[in-house]
Amino acid sequence: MAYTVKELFYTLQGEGGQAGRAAIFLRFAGCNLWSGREADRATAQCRFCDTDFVGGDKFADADILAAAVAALWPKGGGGQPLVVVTGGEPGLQLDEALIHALHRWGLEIAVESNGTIALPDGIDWVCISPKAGTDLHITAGDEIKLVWPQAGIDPTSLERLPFRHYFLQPMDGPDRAAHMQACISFCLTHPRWRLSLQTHKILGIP
Ligand SMILES: C[S@@+](CC[C@H](N)C(=O)[O-])C[C@H]1O[C@@H](n2cnc3c(N)ncnc32)[C@H](O)[C@@H]1O
Ligand SMILES: Nc1nc2[nH]cc(C(=O)O)c2c(=O)[nH]1
Ligand code: SF4
Ligand SMILES: [Mg+2]
Repeated sequence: MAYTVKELFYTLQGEGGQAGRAAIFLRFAGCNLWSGREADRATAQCRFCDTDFVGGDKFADADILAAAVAALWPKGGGGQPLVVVTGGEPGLQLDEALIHALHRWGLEIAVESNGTIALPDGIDWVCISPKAGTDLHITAGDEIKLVWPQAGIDPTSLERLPFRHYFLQPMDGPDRAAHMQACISFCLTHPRWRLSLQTHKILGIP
């Protein structure tokens, strides 16, 4: 199948349990919770998105896309090559053919998803970031990364789900400073939760 990709880039994973690790980012176009148009933001199911996922380029099949991803890993640098598949919502396009093609290049595969759409088998690191008012279909994985505060979600209600790590990530936007303080207070009073900062924004890297 063909894939629509907003961007491919090599940087450090900025968020969550793998923050600081070099990774290739594969950002798919499109999301099921927002059109990506500012005119629709106020009525979207997810209204705080910090990402442009509209448009992009077509890749005709999984082998062509996987080769383009793998080409971004530095030659001879060592380490385990990692691709972070994100978007937009990667669950709309990521399929087993692409998982297999990326694995054939020796890539470890991490995914950032809103958890509302089934994901294919074979992903090495599943990060789910629940959105208020949506149905969570993926209820297990490696990390929950809840953007917070989010009206309508109580983090403790997610603790029953079998994830290896529980992160709160301050919601970026005009109230970022207050959101940061709320997350700090929450983590101090609920030590199962850890703070995830968007370190790439602090560092000024993609
Ligand atoms: C752009 S989303 C793409 C992946 C997927 N659609 C999702 O929502 O998980 C990547 C990550 O950024 C987080 N994110 C989006 N907007 C944010 C904001 N304003 N502040 C903090 N994190 C945000 C999402 O919750 C998700 O964990
Ligand atoms: N450096 C960096 N780390 C990230 N982790 C998750 C991101 C995303 O947009 O999904 C992201 C991103 O956009 N940049
Ligand atoms: S679900 Fe993810 S990509 Fe879609 S609008 Fe929300 S944060 Fe953005
Ligand atoms: Mg981002």
